Amino acid sequence: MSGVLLWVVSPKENANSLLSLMPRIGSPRRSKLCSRLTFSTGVLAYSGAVAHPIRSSEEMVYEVVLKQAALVREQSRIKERALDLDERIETDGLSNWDLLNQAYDRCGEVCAEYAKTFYLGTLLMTPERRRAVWAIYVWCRRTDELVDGPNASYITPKALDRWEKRLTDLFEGRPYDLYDAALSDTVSKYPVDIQPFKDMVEGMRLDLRKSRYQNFDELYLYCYYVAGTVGLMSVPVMGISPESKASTETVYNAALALGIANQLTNILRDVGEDARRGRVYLPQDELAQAGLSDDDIFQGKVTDKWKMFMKGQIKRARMFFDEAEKGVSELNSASRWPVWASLLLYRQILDAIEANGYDNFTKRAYVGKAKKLVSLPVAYGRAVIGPSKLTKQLVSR
Ligand SMILES: CC(C)=CCC/C(C)=C/CC/C(C)=C/CC/C(C)=C/[C@@H]1[C@@H](COP(=O)(O)OP(=O)(O)O)[C@]1(C)CC/C=C(\C)CC/C=C(\C)CCC=C(C)C
Ligand SMILES: [Mn+2]
Repeated sequence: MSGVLLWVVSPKENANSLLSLMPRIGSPRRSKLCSRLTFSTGVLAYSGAVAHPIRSSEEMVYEVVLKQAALVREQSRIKERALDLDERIETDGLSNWDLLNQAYDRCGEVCAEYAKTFYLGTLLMTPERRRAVWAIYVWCRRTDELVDGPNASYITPKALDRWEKRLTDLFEGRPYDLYDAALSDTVSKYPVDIQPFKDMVEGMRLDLRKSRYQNFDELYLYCYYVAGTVGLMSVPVMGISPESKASTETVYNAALALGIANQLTNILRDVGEDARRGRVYLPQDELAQAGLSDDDIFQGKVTDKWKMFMKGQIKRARMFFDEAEKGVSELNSASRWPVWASLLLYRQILDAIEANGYDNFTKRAYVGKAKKLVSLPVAYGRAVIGPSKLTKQLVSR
C-alpha cells in the first residue's frame, strides 16, 4: 500500500515570522534547522509499514549542488579533444578555430546588447572565462526567450523537448549553430554539469503548464529551475579563488542563493505585469494567511494588507541575498566584481519597490542611472576583499 498523508507539526502558523521566511539553502544542517523551526505542515509518503518524508524542493536541489560541486573537485570533464565542429555549420573556408572565435564574439555581442552592465563586468575576467560566461548567458537568454519572447505563444512542450535534445547534442560535441558551438566548447573545457541546464528547460516547461504556486516550497523549486541553475552553471567557469578555504558546496549554495534571490526579486517587481498575463507566482498559502487572494492582485489595490504581505516577501528575498553575499568573496578575484555588481544592482530593486510604496501593480521598480553608477565602485571595493579568513565558519557549514 502506498499513498500520501498530510500532517501538522507546529501549532505556530505565523507566515510573517522571521523563521518562516528563512532562506532554505540546502545544506543538511540548514535543512534540519528549517524543518525543525519553520515547517508548519508537511507531506509524508508511506509505503507498507515504513514511513518516510517526501523530499522537499530544497533537498532535491541540494543533490544537484552536491553533484556539481563534486564535478568541480574532480575536474573530470576537462577533455583534451579539440571541439569537433559539426558539418551543419558552414565553414566558408574558415578553420574551426576561426569559427569558434566568431561564435564567441557573437555571444559577446548578444550579451552587450541585452545586459550592458553585466557585459562590462565580464571585461574584467580573463578572456577565456569571459567568453565562456557569454556562451552560458546566450544559452540562458535563448532558453528564456522560448517562453518569454515574441514567439512564446507558439512554444509547445514538444519544442522544449527538441531544445533539450539539442542541449544534450551540444554537450556531446554536436552543436547545431554558432551559439551552441560556443557553449559546446565551454562545457568541454570547464567542469560544467548538464543537470542545471536541463533543469532550466524544466523551468520553462513549468511556465507553460503552471500559473499558480501553492506554497513557498513550490515557488522555491521554480526559482531554482529558472535562476538558481544560472548560479550553478556560472561558478565552474568563474572559478573559486585558490586562496579560498570554503568548501565547494558552500560556494555553490551561495551561487544558488543569488539565483533564488534574483528570481524572487524579479517576481516581486513584476507582480502587476505577470497578473495581466494571468500569472500569480506568489505563494497562495501565504497570500491567504495575509487575508489576500488572486482577486486582490488582479484589482491591484495597494492596501495595508498588501503592504504587510510585501514587507514579508521582501524580507525573505533579502535573506537570500545575505546568504549569497557570504560566497562572493570566495570566487576568483576577477569574477567577483561582476557578481557583486549584479547582486547590488538587483538587490536595490527591492528598495525601489519600497520607495514606490509597494505599488508593484502599476509601477515598475527600477534602479536609476545615478544609483547604478554609485554601485559600480562599491562593487569594486567589495571585490577587492578576498576569501574569508574565517575558515572554520565557512568550511563547517
Ligand atoms: C556574473 C553573473 C551575473 C553571471 C551570470 C551570467 C548569466 C549566465 C546570466 C543568465 C541570465 C539569464 C538570461 C537567465 C534566464 C532566465 C532569467 C531571465 C532569469 C532572470 C534574470 C534576470 O533577468 P531580467 O531582469 O532581464 O528578467 P526579465 O526576463 O526581464 O523578467 C533572473 C532574475 C535570474 C538570473 C540569475 C542570475 C544572474 C544568477 C547569478 C548567480 C551567479 C552568477 C553565481 C554567483 C556566485 C556566487 C558564489 C554568489
Ligand atoms: Mn519577470
